[in-house]
Amino acid sequence: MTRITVLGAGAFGTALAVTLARGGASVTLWARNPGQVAQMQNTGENKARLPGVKLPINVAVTSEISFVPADEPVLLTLPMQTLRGFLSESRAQLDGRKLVACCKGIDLTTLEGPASLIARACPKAVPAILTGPSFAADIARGLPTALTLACADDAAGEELQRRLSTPVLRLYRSTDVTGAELGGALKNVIAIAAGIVTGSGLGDSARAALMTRGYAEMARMVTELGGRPETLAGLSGFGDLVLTCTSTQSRNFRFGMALGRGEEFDPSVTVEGAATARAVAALAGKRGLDMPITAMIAALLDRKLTIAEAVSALLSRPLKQE
Ligand SMILES: NC(=O)C1=CN([C@@H]2O[C@H](COP(=O)(O)OP(=O)(O)OC[C@H]3O[C@@H](n4cnc5c(N)ncnc54)[C@H](OP(=O)(O)O)[C@@H]3O)[C@@H](O)[C@H]2O)C=CC1
Ligand SMILES: O=C(CO)COP(=O)(O)O
Repeated sequence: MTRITVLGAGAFGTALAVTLARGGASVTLWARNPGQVAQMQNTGENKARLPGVKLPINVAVTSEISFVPADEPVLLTLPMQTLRGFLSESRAQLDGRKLVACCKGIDLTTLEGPASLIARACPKAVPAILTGPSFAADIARGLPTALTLACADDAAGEELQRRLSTPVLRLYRSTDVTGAELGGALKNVIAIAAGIVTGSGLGDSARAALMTRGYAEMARMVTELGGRPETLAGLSGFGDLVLTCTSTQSRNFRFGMALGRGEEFDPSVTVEGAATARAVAALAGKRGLDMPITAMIAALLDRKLTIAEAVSALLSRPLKQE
C-alpha cells in the first residue's frame, strides 16, 4: 500500500489527504498546531479549513514530523510564502525524499518557485510539482479533477504519477518543472486582475481580453526562465487560468472582486497572487520583461495607483501587433 505524507492541513492538504486515502493510500496529515490536530482527531474533520468533510480512517493526523518514510511521496501543501522557512526548519526530516510542492507562487525574498527552494534546502531530494485546476472543495466532494505532475526526473515522475492518481484524480506527467510551477503562480495574479475587472463592472469582454493578454505575459516569463510554452497551454497554465479567472470559488478572484468594489477582504484568507504579483513584478523588472498587467496589480496592491489609473494606463499603451 502506498504511504503518503501531507505536510500542511489547510483546505488543499486536507482535500488531497482525503482523496488519496479514499483511493486506498495510507496517509499521514501533518498540521503545525497541536490544538487543531486534537480537534481533527476528536471530530474526524478539519473544521477550521475544510468543514463538512469526514477524514477516512486511513488518514492519521499528527503535529510531529519525526519520521517521514524515505521512499514514499511527501506533499508540501503550505502557503508559498511559508515554504522556504518550513524547508529550512525541517530539512533533516525531508532531505532525500520525493517532495511534491502543491503550493502556487513565487517566493518574495528569493524570487524563486517551490522547486528551486526545495533543491536549495534539500539537495538530495527529488523535487516535483503538483498543480492545475482544482478547488479543494471539489476534490473533497470526489468530483473528477485533472492535474499536472511535473518532475525533471521522468522515472521518478512516472512513479509519483502512479502513486498519486486515483479514479477521480487524474494526473498528467511533465518534465517541465519551470513551466508547470510558473503557470500555477502567475495565473493567480491574473485572477486578481480578472476579479478587479468583474468587481468594478468593466464587463465580460474586458475580462476575456485581460485573461488573453495575461496569458501572453505569462508566456513571456515562462520562455524567459526556460519553461516550455506548451506546458503553459496545458492544465497548469491555461486550465488553471480559466478556472481561477471565472469562478467565485477562487480566493484570488474574490479578493480582486472586493478590490474592484472598494470592499474589505478578510486578511486571514490565503491569497497567493498578492505576494506573487510583487515577486513577479520585481523579477520582470530585473529581466527587462514587459508584464504590464502584473506590474499594475503590484502597483495597485502597494496603493501606488488607483483602479481607474491602472485601466487607463493599460488602455493607453502604444498600439502593437498581437
Ligand atoms: N484551496 C485550494 O482550493 C487550493 C490551494 N492550492 C494551493 O495550496 C497552498 C495552500 O493553500 P490552502 O490549503 O488553500 O491554504 P489554507 O489557507 O486553507 O491553509 C493554510 C494552511 O497552512 C498552514 N500554515 C500557514 N503557515 C504555516 C507555517 N509557517 N508552517 C506550517 N503551516 C503553516 C496553516 O496552518 P494554521 O491554520 O496553523 O495557520 C493552514 O493549515 C497554496 O499555495 C494554494 O495556492 C492549490 C490548489 C487548490
Ligand atoms: O489554485 C486554485 C485552483 O486551481 C485555488 O485558487 P484560489 O487560491 O484562488 O482559491
